[in-house]
Amino acid sequence: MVSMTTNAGFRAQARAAMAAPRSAAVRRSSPSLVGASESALTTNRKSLYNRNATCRMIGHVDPRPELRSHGPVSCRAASYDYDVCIIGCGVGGHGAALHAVQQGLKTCIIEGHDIGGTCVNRGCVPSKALLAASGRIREMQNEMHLKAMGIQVGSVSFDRQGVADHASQLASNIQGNLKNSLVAIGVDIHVGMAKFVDNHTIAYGLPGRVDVGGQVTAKDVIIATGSVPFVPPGIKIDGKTVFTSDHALKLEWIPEWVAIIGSGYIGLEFSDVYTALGSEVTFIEAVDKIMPGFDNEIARLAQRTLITPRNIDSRTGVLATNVKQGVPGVKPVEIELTDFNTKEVVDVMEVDACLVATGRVPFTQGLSIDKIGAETDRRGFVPVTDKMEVLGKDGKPVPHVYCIGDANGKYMLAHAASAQGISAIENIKGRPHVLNHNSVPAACFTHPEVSFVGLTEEQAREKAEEEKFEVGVVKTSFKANSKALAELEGDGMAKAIFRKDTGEILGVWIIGLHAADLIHEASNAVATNQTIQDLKFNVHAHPTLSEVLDELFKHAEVDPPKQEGAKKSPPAKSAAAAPA
Ligand SMILES: Cc1cc2nc3c(=O)[nH]c(=O)nc-3n(C[C@H](O)[C@H](O)[C@H](O)COP(=O)(O)OP(=O)(O)OC[C@H]3O[C@@H](n4cnc5c(N)ncnc54)[C@H](O)[C@@H]3O)c2cc1C
Ligand SMILES: NC(=O)c1ccc[n+]([C@@H]2O[C@H](COP(=O)([O-])OP(=O)(O)OC[C@H]3O[C@@H](n4cnc5c(N)ncnc54)[C@H](O)[C@@H]3O)[C@@H](O)[C@H]2O)c1
Repeated sequence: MVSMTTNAGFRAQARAAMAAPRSAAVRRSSPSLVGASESALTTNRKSLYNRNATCRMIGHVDPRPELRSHGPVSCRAASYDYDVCIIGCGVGGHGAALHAVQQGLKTCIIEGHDIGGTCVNRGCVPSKALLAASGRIREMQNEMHLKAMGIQVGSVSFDRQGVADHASQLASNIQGNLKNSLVAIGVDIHVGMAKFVDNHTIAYGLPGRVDVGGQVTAKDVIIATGSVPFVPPGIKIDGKTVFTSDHALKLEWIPEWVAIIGSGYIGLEFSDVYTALGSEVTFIEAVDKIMPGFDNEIARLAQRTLITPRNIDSRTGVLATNVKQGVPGVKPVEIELTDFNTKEVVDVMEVDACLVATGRVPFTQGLSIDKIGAETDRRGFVPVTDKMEVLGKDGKPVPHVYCIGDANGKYMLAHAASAQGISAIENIKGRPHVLNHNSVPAACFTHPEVSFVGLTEEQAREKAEEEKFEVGVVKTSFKANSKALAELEGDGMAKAIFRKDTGEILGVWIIGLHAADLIHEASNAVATNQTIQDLKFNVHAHPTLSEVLDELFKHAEVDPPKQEGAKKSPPAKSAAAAPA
């Protein structure tokens, strides 16, 4: 049955405030490339014209025989322009480049759009700026909270454009810093979309720009081409009434009622921003609960602090199957909802705007990885080994080609991308290295924040069932923490999940003030193979929020060692980000 949910809050005034839409397609073909190094471009045009049929050296011969002895696919000559060529200059490519130079490798980056990639320009950085500003507004509007500390404020107002400018200026500053940090250490930045000619040869250029482009050779190549928003079929983005995070970050208007499709990281963070700025939010989530990736208990608490008290409702177990854009001031956005299980259309909602936050897909098309004997999976991710080596169609690593960051889909986070970049360089240097993804922390920067490392309690119990061990769970509350109470921020908890027999930390979850900063004690412990017993002896300054974790670890009870005299049981499985 199809019913119609009418949007009472649909206002012509709000729509009229919208700025002109900007097409997502423009971004990919924009010739205005920040970070383009003219000298680098010149060098590479030369390299293109001077290159002969084998592999011509351009200003660099590696003196090490081991680096000259390979190259069966492309280069019979014994030298390359670079030791390492990195395709894509997001945080992954940047992290890899810094480590490569530190390891003495002559390095270049080829970037097709903008230095800094998603994180700096359309992701972490501008979103955190919006969250910082809107969080401050929320706090200053919370009269009860302030009054409890003896503070009174007059009416609080904000300037939408000012908030938007804070985000765009921050992105631009950090982009500049990133570019300077590469230039300062001698990384050549070439401009253009890159594609493989063979394992050691990369061609690059921009559509419609004969003056831009060239070809470089490198002993090793790292793919770091990142991702773009995933838009489900049936949804048409106009960048104005129906948009992705790429557009939402510009904060061109503040819709009165916004439907957010997807209650993952992007959905949650934008619900925090929009509700602080006065919007009403409706989540549309395919799974039968919102925040499906969270530990159940943390999700329940998040519901109590981040959802229930706010102007947010949700439709779960439904897919947004068709979204029709609105016409500003004339007609609302229409969203067709289909039951996830029965596949029947159950409702059509009308809202002012719709943010599509349904995940991201790798940006790997156009790379011609077939030229190196590899292919992407059906979603477009580049398959890799634990050492970030690209896997060929034959199931074996393709010599000298690595893939890091969102493009390989292992863990789509900025710091994971850059850690994978460092790991790839270690492997290139001949020091086998495997990054332990279980030690990579994650955080959702809502107010309050949610952070975690490792497994949910549910996942840990499943693992325990399979591997026959007992799970221990300890919890502490922010309500018992002096610093949190001084801030009147007692809503929050930390939870550790561990093996009772060994003390191995399986997962730690925190919801509460500065949870994103607090998680690192736990994630670093996992990375360095410390058990929960080891952490009990760490000392924390008083009064600090870090004592929430101190309390947590001190509460954990691990089985006594089975053998007389044994000091502690080692973790069941090596968890370190350590040599393979
Ligand atoms: C709204 C939002 C908020 C986010 N917030 C956070 C957060 O708070 N914390 C966090 O950890 N993560 C966050 N993320 C995720 C994070 O941005 C990504 O995980 C991260 O940017 C991935 O880095 P990357 O280097 O793999 O790819 P990208 O940053 O996507 O960079 C890839 C680069 O490669 C270039 N490129 C692509 N193809 C080619 C080619 N053929 N030739 C040359 N260049 C090419 C692209 O132009 C791009 O610049 C957020 C994402 C979004 C969308
Ligand atoms: N703080 C952070 O670290 C941060 C912030 C933002 C984004 N990110 C990264 O960006 C990536 C993308 O984030 P995201 O929130 O878009 O993805 P996500 O995968 O976290 O969440 C997407 C949600 O959309 C739902 N969904 C998918 N299709 C749907 C449909 N047709 N109808 C209804 N629901 C649907 C899914 O069930 C899921 O819950 C993530 O991988 C994340 O790692 C990280």
